[in-house]
Amino acid sequence: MTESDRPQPHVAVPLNGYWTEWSARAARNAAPGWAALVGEMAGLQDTFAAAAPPPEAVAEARSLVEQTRAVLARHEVGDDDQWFGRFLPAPDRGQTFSPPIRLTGITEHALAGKTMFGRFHSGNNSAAHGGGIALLFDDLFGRLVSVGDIPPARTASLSVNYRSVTPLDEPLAVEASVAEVDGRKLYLTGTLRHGDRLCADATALFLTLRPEQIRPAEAEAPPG
Ligand SMILES: CCCCCCCC(=O)SCCNC(=O)CCNC(=O)[C@H](O)C(C)(C)COP(=O)(O)OP(=O)(O)OC[C@H]1O[C@@H](n2cnc3c(N)ncnc32)[C@H](O)[C@@H]1OP(=O)(O)O
Repeated sequence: MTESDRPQPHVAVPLNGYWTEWSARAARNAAPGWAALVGEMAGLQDTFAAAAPPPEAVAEARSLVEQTRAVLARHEVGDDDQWFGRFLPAPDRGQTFSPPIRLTGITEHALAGKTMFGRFHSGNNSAAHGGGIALLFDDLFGRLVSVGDIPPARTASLSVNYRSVTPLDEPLAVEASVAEVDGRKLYLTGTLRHGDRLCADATALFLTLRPEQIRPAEAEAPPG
């Protein structure tokens, strides 16, 4: 999957207060070019998974990756100050763990979007890995409970039904909705489709967190 194949920017995301703060903190502090670096890293994962290079190319690539790690390791920070994964308004959330999701519609209780698995998430036989699909659903549900007035919530359980093979490098449609709210319990459902074909569906229980379970974003690290 090339960079131009990746899902492009999506609808505005009306984040809840918790993610508004964490996303604003990351956006305030992130160096110019960070978003492009995330895209390069995601592209690297797919390119790496798809490559069968000769020895000299292996040696060259390894050396370049070692150099990149050394550059980034000089700037390691604690979890509060990391930027990775904190850009909730962006399709990739500023992370390379799960595939970008370009949201096409969103309300407080439902969202729809487009996504695509590249070679990095390959299981075998040109199909997406089942664990990658579970990851996609967890991320999708995580985004759903991050909008509107829903308090911060965590996955308590997640169940995935694999209905048919999920292809790689093909546009896929996702939908998720809140089926029921029972106190702190949010019962969620979601689907993953390739065209008219249902690839997988999932249900999840998310629990909104008690105040003592929430870590706010306001504690800024001292400058310098
Ligand atoms: C876009 C943003 C980024 C993407 C994020 C994606 C979301 C994630 O991946 S979150 C990370 C993965 N999840 C976790 O790490 C969660 C780990 N577990 C926990 O933190 C806790 O167990 C937690 C918060 C879920 C629940 O603990 P706690 O708040 O103490 O709840 P607890 O009092 O035990 O249970 C509350 C109710 O839920 C029920 N419950 C709890 N867990 C489950 C479960 N797995 N299945 C069914 N019911 C459950 C309890 O039975 C209880 O029911 P009732 O009130 O009727 O007696």
